Amino acid sequence: MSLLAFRDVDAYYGRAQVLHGVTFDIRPEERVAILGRNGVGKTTVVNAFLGIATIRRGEVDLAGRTASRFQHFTAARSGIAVVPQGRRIIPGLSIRENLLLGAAVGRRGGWNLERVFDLFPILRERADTPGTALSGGQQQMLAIGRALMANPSLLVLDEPSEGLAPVIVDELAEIFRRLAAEGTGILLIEQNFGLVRRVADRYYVLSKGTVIEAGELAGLSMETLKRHVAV
Ligand SMILES: Nc1ncnc2c1ncn2[C@@H]1O[C@H](COP(=O)(O)OP(=O)(O)OP(=O)(O)O)[C@@H](O)[C@H]1O
Repeated sequence: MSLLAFRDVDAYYGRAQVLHGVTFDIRPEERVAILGRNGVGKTTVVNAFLGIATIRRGEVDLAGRTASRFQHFTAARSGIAVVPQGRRIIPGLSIRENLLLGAAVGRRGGWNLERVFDLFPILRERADTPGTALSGGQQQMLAIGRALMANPSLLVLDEPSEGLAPVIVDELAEIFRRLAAEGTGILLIEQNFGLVRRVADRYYVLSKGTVIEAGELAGLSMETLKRHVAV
């Protein structure tokens, strides 16, 4: 069974086609990266299973079930939690409230406020302050904590390193490795190879809305890296 699988998916915004026959799959406890430069369609992969982009051809499996219509909560109910690009911390809500929002759309399981606070102690210290008052790195931790509150089998991270200092990216890499070691599948969408290298085992390269290469990370060539990823 796949946690998430695309088979030959074409996805559109209105009449504009962005994904062209995209196929990939992620099995339980895998750590997979989707690599590619700006504008190649990485976020559209996420938008396709969140129901934001429209799928006109192909199929998507969520937790082993083929779905054709997506609502924003379909993925969360299937055990897939997304940490969106730009974090999307809800303004006007405290850190605690942002976290509870994650639980509202998810499944029951081992993650709760206390466990997220143990993972990110800064969130406990500042639980009642607005989420948007945090630094960029702390907001990323809040976005990850919020996703974990949904008790996912697969955590989808859309450019989590964007705009963060290298020392914070190092911290995130450790966190992702820890979560993966505890059995959470990871889909890391990135152009920062430093993070990918430390987290993923397998990769897909996306270019102009198409998967042009896939394989084990250990076999990724320098040429592919230079052309499609920032090193
Ligand atoms: N909501 C939308 N409506 C219309 N077009 C969109 C929308 N979102 C993205 N696009 C277009 O789809 C294409 C792919 O964008 P996407 O965000 O998937 O790329 P990306 O690889 O994630 O890039 P980035 O790293 O810059 O986020 C771009 O040409 C973009 O302008």
